[in-house]
Amino acid sequence: MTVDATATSVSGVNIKSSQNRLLIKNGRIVNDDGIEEADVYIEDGIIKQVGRNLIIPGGTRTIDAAGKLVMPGGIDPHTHFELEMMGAKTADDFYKGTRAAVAGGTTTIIDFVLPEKGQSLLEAYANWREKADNKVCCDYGLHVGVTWWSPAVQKEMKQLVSEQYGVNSFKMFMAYRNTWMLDDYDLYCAIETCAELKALPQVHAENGHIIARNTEKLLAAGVTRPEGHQLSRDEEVESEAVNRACVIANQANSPLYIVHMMSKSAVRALQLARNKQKQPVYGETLAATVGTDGTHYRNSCFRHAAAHVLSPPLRPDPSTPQAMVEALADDHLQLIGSDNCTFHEKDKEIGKGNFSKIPNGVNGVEDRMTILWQKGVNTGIMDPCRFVAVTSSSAAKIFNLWPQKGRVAVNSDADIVVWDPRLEKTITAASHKQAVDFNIFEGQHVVGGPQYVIVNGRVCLDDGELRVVEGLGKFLKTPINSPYVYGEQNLSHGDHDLLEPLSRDSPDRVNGSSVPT
Ligand SMILES: C[C@@H](CNC(N)=O)C(=O)O
Ligand SMILES: [Zn+2]
Ligand SMILES: [Zn+2]
Ligand SMILES: [Zn+2]
Repeated sequence: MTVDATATSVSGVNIKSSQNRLLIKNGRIVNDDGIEEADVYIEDGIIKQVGRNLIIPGGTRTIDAAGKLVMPGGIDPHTHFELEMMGAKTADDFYKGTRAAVAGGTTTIIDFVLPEKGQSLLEAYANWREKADNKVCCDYGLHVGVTWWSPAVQKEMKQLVSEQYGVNSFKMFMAYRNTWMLDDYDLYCAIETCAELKALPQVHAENGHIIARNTEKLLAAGVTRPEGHQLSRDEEVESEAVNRACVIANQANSPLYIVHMMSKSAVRALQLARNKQKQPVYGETLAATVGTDGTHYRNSCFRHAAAHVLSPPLRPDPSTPQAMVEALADDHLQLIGSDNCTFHEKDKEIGKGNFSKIPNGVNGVEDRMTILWQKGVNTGIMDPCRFVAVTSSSAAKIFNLWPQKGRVAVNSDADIVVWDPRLEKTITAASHKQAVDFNIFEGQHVVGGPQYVIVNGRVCLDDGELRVVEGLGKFLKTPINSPYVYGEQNLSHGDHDLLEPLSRDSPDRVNGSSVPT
């Protein structure tokens, strides 16, 4: 078990006992539905009191959060640690990846079990649990990929949504034609099965057949460098699939979650669908999409260009990053993940001479929150409450972890970020906590970041000092039938009014805060 040098002790018990009472004073609590000036008292990993003039037992550590924001720990619904794909293994494992997540203010991640075609989903699930359980520094959940279809797959999906396994979402690929892609018939069956199980279907929305033919033509024409990746799958190849997935979900009377939406065209297709579908459709974008763009594919340095290769690709349209931030602010997109799927230079070089062989994926798990704060809040495009929604609360609601996760409130887990809006840094690979040897946000100066990060009541980022403990995180079972997806009931929440479920017709947000101060 690896422990940061400055941790107080190696034995879990000592660490927990020395950390189990904590008071966060003088801060401004920011939840997705409001801001309040109040103190937070934590004991044994749970928020026990929120308010002023709290009665606190002796021996309680106090963090002074004056001038800072006290937010729910970030939830990253899209990571790939220790994934093997395209002949390589990701650089960030479950220890380094979750350590970097905590360093950036994220205290829950949801990773993807991706079975090979023909492989048992249960077997793949067991492999992922084996990889993650003893390494994670924060709590984690799992989505499961449906990368092939048969009655046996359907049967295993039914097992995976049981309390024993705790899975409530499945990802289907409309691209990766030779490895994970399903045709429309099988995709329809898989989405139908998700709806029957009250689980959430997710799709990777690109047209894999168009990509395959474009790739053949580009390579035949001698286009082999990373820009070929972007040329093989431009925006309409994504938005066509967004539309098709929404139609299939509508035919199946199913909700839908579209992962890593990368373009304005895709957002337009999603908006059309959200306005007419019988069931909710959710759109996710990425730190990469708001923090950089597709102009890097033409960089003369192969390492630089290849580092930006992910699917769907970053777009060359320079207005995309801000448009995606505005879409998040206006609830035309619902949340932001990282899709952290990092490969060292030696692995990206598998694609030297043939762009279609470059392992797909970028970094983002560490910088997701600071990048969005910089691009969204510092610019005035979104207010802090919406920032909390898209980086934490909405994922908690959609994946049915709310209000255990995604909220600073009594009885919620003590996963909390003390956010310093004046904390400045320049992002570099040399200084980031991730294992990977490149950072697509290299050189970006950001203002605003985590000063303290508390994971289940333990101070894991302590005034900038990283003090995570490998294996301290636990597996989170995500129950089916989320009230915010299947809408069977509104969860009342203590002293708050009935919370509106995340709904596809939530009024477009007018820029600026509609939050009671
Ligand atoms: C497998 C994974 C790879 N990352 C990426 N988006 O290129 C994904 O498609 O989400
Ligand atoms: Zn994908
Ligand atoms: Zn370079
Ligand atoms: Zn992914």
